[in-house]
Formats: sequence, C-alpha cells, structure tokens
Amino acid sequence: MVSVAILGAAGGIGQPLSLLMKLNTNVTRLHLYDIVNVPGVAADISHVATNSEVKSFLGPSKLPDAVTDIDLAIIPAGVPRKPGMTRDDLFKINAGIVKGLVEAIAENSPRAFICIISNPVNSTVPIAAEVLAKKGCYDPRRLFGVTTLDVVRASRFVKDIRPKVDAATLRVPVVGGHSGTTIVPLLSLASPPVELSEKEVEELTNRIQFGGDEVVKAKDGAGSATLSMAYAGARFADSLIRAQQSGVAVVEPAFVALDADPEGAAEYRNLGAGSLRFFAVPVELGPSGIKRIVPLNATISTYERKAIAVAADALAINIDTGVAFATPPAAQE
Ligand SMILES: NC(=O)C1=CN([C@@H]2O[C@H](COP(=O)(O)OP(=O)(O)OC[C@H]3O[C@@H](n4cnc5c(N)ncnc54)[C@H](O)[C@@H]3O)[C@@H](O)[C@H]2O)C=CC1
Ligand SMILES: O=C([O-])CC(=O)C(=O)O
Repeated sequence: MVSVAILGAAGGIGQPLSLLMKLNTNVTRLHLYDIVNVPGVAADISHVATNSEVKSFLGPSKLPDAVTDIDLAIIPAGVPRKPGMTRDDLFKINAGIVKGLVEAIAENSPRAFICIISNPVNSTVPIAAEVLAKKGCYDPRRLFGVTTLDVVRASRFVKDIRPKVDAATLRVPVVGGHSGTTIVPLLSLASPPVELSEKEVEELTNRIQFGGDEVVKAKDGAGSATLSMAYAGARFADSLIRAQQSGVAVVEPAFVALDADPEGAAEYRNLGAGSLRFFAVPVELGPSGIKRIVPLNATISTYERKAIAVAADALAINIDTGVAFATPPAAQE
C-alpha cells in the first residue's frame, strides 16, 4: 500500500507527473491537490486502467485531507521562471507556498517522505527542514530536494557529443545544488568512463549548469521544464518507493541535509561542502529514506574542485535565505 500526494498537481509538471505516478503499479492511492483545475485533472487520470485510486482535492480547505495518511508527498507547486529570471527570483512567491504545504504534511502525515521540486530548491529544502523541526517531526533521511533532472541532463548531453554512449545507462554524479553554478557535474567520474577534452568538459559543465535556461528560452515566457522534470520526478519517486518496498539498494542524487549521514558526508565536506547543512549528493535509499550518502571513492579533477568551491559560496547564501525565512533571525537565538 503506497499513498502518494502530488501538491501542485494541475500545473505544467504536476499533470504529467500525476499521470506517471498513476502508471506506477506500486502506487495504490493518488491524492491530487492544487488551488485550481485539479478536479478535471483527477477525473481524466482516474480513467487510466491501473489499480490505484485517484482523489481530487481543490483549495486550501482540502489540503489537510489531501495530505492525511500519505507515505510520500511530491511538491511541484509554485511559479516557474520566465526569460531573464533566476531561480532565486521565484523565492518571494514559492517560499511561502512550500512553507504552508510542508506545515500541512507535518500536521497530518509526519512520517511521510517529502520530495521538493519547487524552486529555488537550494532554499525551499532548508525552509522545509525548519518547518518540520518546529513541528517536531524532522528526520533528515526523509526530506529530498529533487535534483534528478541534473543527472538526467548530464547523461543526455554527453550522448549529444558521444553518440555511441547509452544515455539511459550512463551515470554522471552531479553534486552541489540546483541552480546555475551550484550544479557541479563530476564528468571525470562518469560511469562507464567517457574520455573528454578539457574544452569539452568546460562546455558540457556549462550546458548542464544552465540546461534549465535552454528550456526557459525555448518556451519563451510559457514556463520552464515540465515534461523532462515530470520524468525525473517520477523516476526519483519510483526509486524511493522501490527502496522502501523491496529493501533493494537504489542510488539517486538529491539535495539533502548532510547530517542524514555524517560519516558519508565527510568526503563531500572535504571536497568543498565544508560546513554547509545541505548539499546535493548521491544517496542510497532504503525503507527509511536515506540509508547512506554514497562515497565517490575517487579523486576528482582540479576543475571540479574549483567548481565545488564556487558552488559552496552561493549555496551558503541560498541556504541561509531559506532558514531565515522559516525561522527569522530573532527566533534563532
Ligand atoms: N527541481 C527541478 O529540477 C525543477 C523545478 N521546477 C520548479 O517547479 C515549480 C513548478 O513548475 P511548473 O509546474 O512548470 O509551474 P506551473 O505554474 O505550470 O504549475 C504550478 C502549479 O502550482 C499550483 N500552485 C500554486 N500555488 C499553490 C499552492 N499554494 N498549493 C498548491 N498548488 C499551488 C498552481 O495552481 C499550478 O497548478 C516551479 O517552481 C519550477 O521552477 C521546474 C523544473 C525543474
Ligand atoms: O530552469 C528552471 O527554472 C527550472 C528548473 O529548475 C530546471 O529546468 O532545471
């Protein structure tokens, strides 16, 4: 029995993500919540011939029911970018949305896994952690910023310049955060290995860091990545569900609290994460969420080390912004 709530289910990501979760045969109950249009989305998806039950929840008065008795909440609620905006420009609106949704989850399903898609992920995840801590139910092993799209892009963009590579099985670890230069692909650790020149590494790194901008530009005011994000979000959710159900080790990247596994985090701290509370790392998932942070067990290049240092400076600011929003400085004393 796996109950999944999608909050923001009527949106550009929410709709295809809801469909993909309806197709996931491990899911038994699907709660679709939004502040607009969700009854139609739920009615439509409920006709798909899989065994799960789909329920619609429209508007804030239905939010508590939407997040009662759920195992997993996926949050793509909030505004997307338009050309010329950074993800941080979304903070003003999305910070409050994420805070409210996570409060409701904490009150009604305090043990649920929470996957946050809403940007800026580098700040919305710290907000969620603060909210959960205040409600007395924070478990760093159960909270995830979804960065799967960065590794999905990394695999696909390598394929663009090395056509013989299998994009579906190539794995490139991506660490740091989820915006611009905080996204650090470790191309030197691609598996299976890919030979790349210095120039190719620089170009690919830049493309992976700013892949979201390609879509924002192409959509020309109509939003940002939705379909590839729905694919990435569904893949992450499926990994989490499979790991919980079967106990089989599944590894995915995510922006998580490093204290979910202090021992595993040590290597990343040495590589430049330093004292940051949150960082995107590969995590091994298990029945209780994060089982461990997966070590790289390899030397990264000087270029990658420098990129991590740049990412860490920006991340420190993003994380502080999120924490200060959820717990204003006076309350932190
Ligand atoms: N983590 C990642 O890799 C990615 C994150 N994103 C982010 O995902 C978010 C959603 O993007 P789209 O689906 O394209 O936007 P969208 O505007 O198409 O959909 C957002 C949905 O959220 C709903 N919503 C707004 N306030 C809400 C509230 N208080 N409660 C519940 N639902 C609410 C809206 O009604 C709308 O249906 C954006 O912040 C975007 O930046 C987008 C792509 C990748
Ligand atoms: O670029 C954006 O604003 C949406 C996003 O996070 C991505 O596509 O990686």
